[in-house]
Amino acid sequence: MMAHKKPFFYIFTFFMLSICFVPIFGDTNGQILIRFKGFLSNNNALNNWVDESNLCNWSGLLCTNNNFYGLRLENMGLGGKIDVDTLFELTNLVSFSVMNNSFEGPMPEFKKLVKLRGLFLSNNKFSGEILDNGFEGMVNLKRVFLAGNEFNGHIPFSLASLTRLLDLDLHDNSFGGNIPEFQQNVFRFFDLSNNQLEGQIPISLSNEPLTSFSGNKGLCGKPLNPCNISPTKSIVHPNSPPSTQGNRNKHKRLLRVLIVVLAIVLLASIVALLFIQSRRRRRSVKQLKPILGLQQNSQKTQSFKETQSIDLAGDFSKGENGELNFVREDRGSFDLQDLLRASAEVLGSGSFGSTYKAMISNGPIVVVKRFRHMNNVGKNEFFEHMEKLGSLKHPNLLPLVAFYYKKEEKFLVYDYGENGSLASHLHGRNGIVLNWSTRLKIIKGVARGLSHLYEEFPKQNLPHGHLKSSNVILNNSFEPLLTEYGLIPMTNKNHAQQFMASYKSPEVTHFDRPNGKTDIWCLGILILELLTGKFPSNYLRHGKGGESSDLATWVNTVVREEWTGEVFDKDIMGTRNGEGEMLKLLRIGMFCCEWSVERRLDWKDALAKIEELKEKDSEDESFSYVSEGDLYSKGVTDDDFSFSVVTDSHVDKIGNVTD
Ligand SMILES: Nc1ncnc2c1ncn2[C@@H]1O[C@H](COP(=O)(O)OP(=O)(O)OP(=O)(O)O)[C@@H](O)[C@H]1O
Repeated sequence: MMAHKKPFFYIFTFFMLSICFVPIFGDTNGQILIRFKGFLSNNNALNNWVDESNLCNWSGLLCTNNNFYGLRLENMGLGGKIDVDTLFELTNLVSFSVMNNSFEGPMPEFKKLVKLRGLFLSNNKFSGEILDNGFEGMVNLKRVFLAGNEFNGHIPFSLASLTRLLDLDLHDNSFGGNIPEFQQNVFRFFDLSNNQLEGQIPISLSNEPLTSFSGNKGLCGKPLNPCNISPTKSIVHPNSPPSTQGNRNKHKRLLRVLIVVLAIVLLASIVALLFIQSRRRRRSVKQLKPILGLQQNSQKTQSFKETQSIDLAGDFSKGENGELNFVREDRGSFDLQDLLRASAEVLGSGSFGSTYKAMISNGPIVVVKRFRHMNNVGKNEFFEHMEKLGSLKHPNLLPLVAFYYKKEEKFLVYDYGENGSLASHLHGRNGIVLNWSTRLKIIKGVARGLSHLYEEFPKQNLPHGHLKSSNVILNNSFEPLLTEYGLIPMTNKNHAQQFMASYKSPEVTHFDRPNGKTDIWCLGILILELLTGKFPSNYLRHGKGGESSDLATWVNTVVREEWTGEVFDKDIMGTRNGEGEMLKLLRIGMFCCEWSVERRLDWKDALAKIEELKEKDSEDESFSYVSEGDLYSKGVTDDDFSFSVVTDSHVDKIGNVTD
């Protein structure tokens, strides 16, 4: 009788012992981490990995509510071995980052860590091919950052097969071959630039920005140039199964169709070219009309040169065509004729019309901006308003120099800013990287300029009305100068509703109720744009409506998740000792983008908070990239400055959740 009860007794005893003495059978997180550290070289930055009772204070550990969930071992000079088997024992590990260190060799076998949601290996010296199954089974992965390494071979299929992938950064590697079809094709961040990829970009990725693919000599197809289909060059992925006879026939048929299409396109292009040329010959006389809308004098006019240079000369000054009115006393060095004779080039074309840079001989360089959609105001009102704008003097407002009035359209003459617009630096890849200190200087200047407008137009709801990065001009020392301010009262409402930045705020988009804090919404979007480097999609001119909440929503989503550090533009991400201040600015930006107008900062508070920012964190403020919890608790000492992100109810109301 006793004998057959024995096995039950042993199993029971074993079970009880296992419960009571867990540490005998499994190490604690602290012990596992210390073992993990033992594999790392140059690990002095982890010297405080000692007292286990204080685990969440260890360098590089990410915790929420005192529970460990991730490692952020960035910028620590680490090398050696990343022992994945040890990491595997950390059952709560969902985020792993060793960005900006000195790890080398092949990518470790992270696929064992199936719970990982974020894997960040950028800016090390990892090299070699990643096996096709390198990410197999990692069904939770949302963010993969492998940029700035020496990976080669093709992009692994298991990576392309991840269904939850949101951010993928592979730029600055040597990945080759074709881009595989990605399962997930709506990315929040996607960058394959500067690799050796070739062939056609899959159609599912054609909406990604052009810059995501630049620096890959062999790539073609939307958004890059169309592919030249050559019969000898396959655009099929090299790892696709070998073609069957049926496939080959299909390709032949496709090729034939393509050749016919190409021939038609070629023929159409030749006809179009001939047509354009014949029009150009006629247009050489008309060119001035689109610029200044005046009667042309065929003898004096010239056509666009290839460089888009243009001669402004014409009979502009004829009485019936109006005259140039100077609004600043300190600008008497040129007259209308000088301006008309100046050689000019097109800077761009905005929602109102084109903008030209005019180089007056023996005079200044000025910018002439054409304004249509201002024909609902009377002449006197327009003149008075221009006088007022011309009288504004502030180091962060681009001076209005003169204006030209015609009923149908107006031209405003501004000073020229040597460094173009903030937008061109943030999104144009012109080679100049704006570091944190420059960005801070810019946002401080923007806030000061905007505040001056609030002071000068105390009764107006929208003293700027069109604050966005292309209307922040940078002078030779990158001091920002606001332009296109104070134009709302002159602008036809319908046009303003469609195109002007302030009309993209939630209160105007949904309730048509601009208020004294609406320009602050635009300031908030500008701050988020400056910090994230992301282009707010409402800037695109795709017709009526369109909110500017996309960027604010995205930032909120990222903050709501654990990886606040990812929010920052990669060009300022490596900033040392400034992260705390960057985070403070992020908070200010989010606070300016409060949907609830009551909770949104007003201009005085926004200015005061921005003025307090410093380039470097103060010494007593230790900081590492933070979780949402940290965002609430760190970096800001003023308790009154309580912070709230866009709430779910706000988001639901608009139905605009991005994640
Ligand atoms: N004063 C200036 N100095 C130097 N560059 C300028 C100046 N004003 C405008 N630009 C450049 O000209 C480009 C075109 O300006 P424009 O105002 O026509 O377009 P926009 O700002 O994109 O649109 P919008 O008409 O909605 O303001 C800008 O992106 C900017 O780079």
